[in-house]
Amino acid sequence: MRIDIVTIFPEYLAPLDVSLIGKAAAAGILDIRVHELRTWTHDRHNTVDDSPCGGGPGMVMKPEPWWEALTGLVPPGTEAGTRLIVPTPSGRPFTQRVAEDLATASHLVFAPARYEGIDRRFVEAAAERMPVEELSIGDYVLAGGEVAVLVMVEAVGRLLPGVLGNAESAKDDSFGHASEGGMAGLLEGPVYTKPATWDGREVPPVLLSGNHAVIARWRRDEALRRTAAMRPDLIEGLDPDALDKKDRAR
Ligand SMILES: CC(C)N1CCN(Cc2ccc(Cn3ccc4ccc(-c5n[nH]c(N)c5C#N)cc43)cc2)CC1
Repeated sequence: MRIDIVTIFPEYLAPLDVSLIGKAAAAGILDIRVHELRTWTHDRHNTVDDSPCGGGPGMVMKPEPWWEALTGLVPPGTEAGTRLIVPTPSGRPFTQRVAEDLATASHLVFAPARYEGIDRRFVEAAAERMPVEELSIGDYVLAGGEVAVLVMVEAVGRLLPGVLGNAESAKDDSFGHASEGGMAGLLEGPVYTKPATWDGREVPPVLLSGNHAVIARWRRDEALRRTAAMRPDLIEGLDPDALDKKDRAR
């Protein structure tokens, strides 16, 4: 998957060079390219913003540099397989299901804005050339879209074949599709490691029993318990078929 990110703060995307996503890029699974928006300005001050039409606080990002950037990165006639992602507080919620959908694309272009956002005409013009997703990562206000791009690239990238090792498969992700017997659709329960006793607190003996069936049942019970406590909305949304007979008996 090729990922292009256009921003006035390229350094904000440095975390994509490390860890999981950095390794995927080094392995060639991801081709991540970060671009400075001002590359596509032509005035002495490399202007990317102007005052809002109709008045109001702040500044609005001009459509021209964004349009030139998009056209330069996705020349007319080469849009097949490309989707434009615009992070915005007024966007559709970015969820695991959206991440799974975006993971099917061959090319994602991210347009993280600053100020009050981008002139609406950019999104309208882009939507005539390729699918445009206006997405929000949550109900809180950020100062720009770069943090959202970091979130989305990690959530999408980890779903691509070869990015997660077999041991860390995404198949049982929380928020993923609930599947019979799997943990998908539920929150993770508690996790433990050595020592068996720490601070006078013991690891639940079942986890030291070696009985994998009993351990799996215990983990599912704990996941259900935590989900019911922290996110009852997810329980309501579970596909009834994803709950096995013992779950229903709880
Ligand atoms: C009346 C007047 C004082 N109000 C002023 C605040 N306006 C809303 C407003 C608020 C902040 C920003 C800053 N910003 C610029 C680009 C950008 C991209 C994403 C996000 C963003 N925030 N939260 C998320 N979950 C996001 C995502 N994804 C924020 C961004 C832009 C716009 C509403 C009008």
